[in-house]
Amino acid sequence: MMRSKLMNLVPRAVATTSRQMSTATKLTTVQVDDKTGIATLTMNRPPVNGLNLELLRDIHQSIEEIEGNKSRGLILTSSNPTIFSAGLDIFEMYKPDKERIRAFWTALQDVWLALYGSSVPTAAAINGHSPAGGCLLATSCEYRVMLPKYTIGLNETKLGIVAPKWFMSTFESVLPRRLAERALNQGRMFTTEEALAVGLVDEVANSKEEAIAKCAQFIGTFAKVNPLARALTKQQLRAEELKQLEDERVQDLEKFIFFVNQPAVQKGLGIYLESLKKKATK
Ligand SMILES: CCCC/C=C\CC(=O)SCCNC(=O)CCNC(=O)[C@H](O)C(C)(C)COP(=O)(O)OP(=O)(O)OC[C@H]1O[C@@H](n2cnc3c(N)ncnc32)[C@H](O)[C@@H]1OP(=O)(O)O
Repeated sequence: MMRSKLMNLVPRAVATTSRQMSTATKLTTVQVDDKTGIATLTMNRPPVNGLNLELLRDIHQSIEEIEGNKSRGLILTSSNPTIFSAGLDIFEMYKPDKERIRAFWTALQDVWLALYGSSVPTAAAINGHSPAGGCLLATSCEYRVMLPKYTIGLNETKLGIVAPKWFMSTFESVLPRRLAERALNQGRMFTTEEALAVGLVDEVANSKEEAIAKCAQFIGTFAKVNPLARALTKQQLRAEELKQLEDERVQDLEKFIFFVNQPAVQKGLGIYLESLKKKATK
């Protein structure tokens, strides 16, 4: 999959303005800085950037667009001032529609394969809370800059659900194995400060603009590196995890469908949704 993307790695000419590649009618926007050639992909699904089928499809399309336009890098961020992404939209999994839930999980697989396997350098400007699926997106990138006083982590066990292997491998590609295992079992959410201390994020910034600038600086460190050599190196390092999901996509989908339809899982999701609603009315 990544091999075809490598064909796009021919350096592009740089100008001095920024242009909008996607329209605002979608749940994502892509803005390319023509000075740096770096694309910023912004998630925009109020209220919390819950990853539903439509948002996942738009994220996937935007990543493909960025790959195709020979951008020099991809920065993932959110238009919400306090939330990067609340993770998977629980309504997609609670009392699910039979057809839609298959499309939903397939779209999530597509996003992960495209982002984790992206041929361009990737960074996340985490400008708010980033639980579960939000953490998956951030850890799929090569670099993370987070704003203070938010939280990030894979909290699935707290919801009574189990993160699939590829969520765990992504987490483990950033954190030491022992720490990743403990955090996954605990469903631990890290504060920005804790995340920085353990290396779950690389830097802290005081504003979204600063976070984006730091991400751009990271991407800039590859300016003098041959893009094809960099992309092939990244591809080799990530090949095992990517191949595993590519080879087992159907089984992964069936496993998810079976799991999510278990009465105990549905009950747990219902209770969790109630607790979120109660929190909102307090
Ligand atoms: C086998 C399955 C494997 C699946 C793997 C991954 C699973 C996931 O990604 S599951 C999703 C896990 N996400 C969470 O646990 C986050 C839950 N949300 C929160 O903690 C907070 O909402 C958050 C910190 C993100 C934001 O807090 P606030 O700013 O205080 O907002 P509210 O809590 O008031 O939320 C506003 C509104 O949004 C609804 N909401 C929040 N998160 C979700 C979600 N993930 N899915 C669907 N809906 C969500 C929340 O209920 C509120 O709704 P209203 O009350 O109707 O306004």
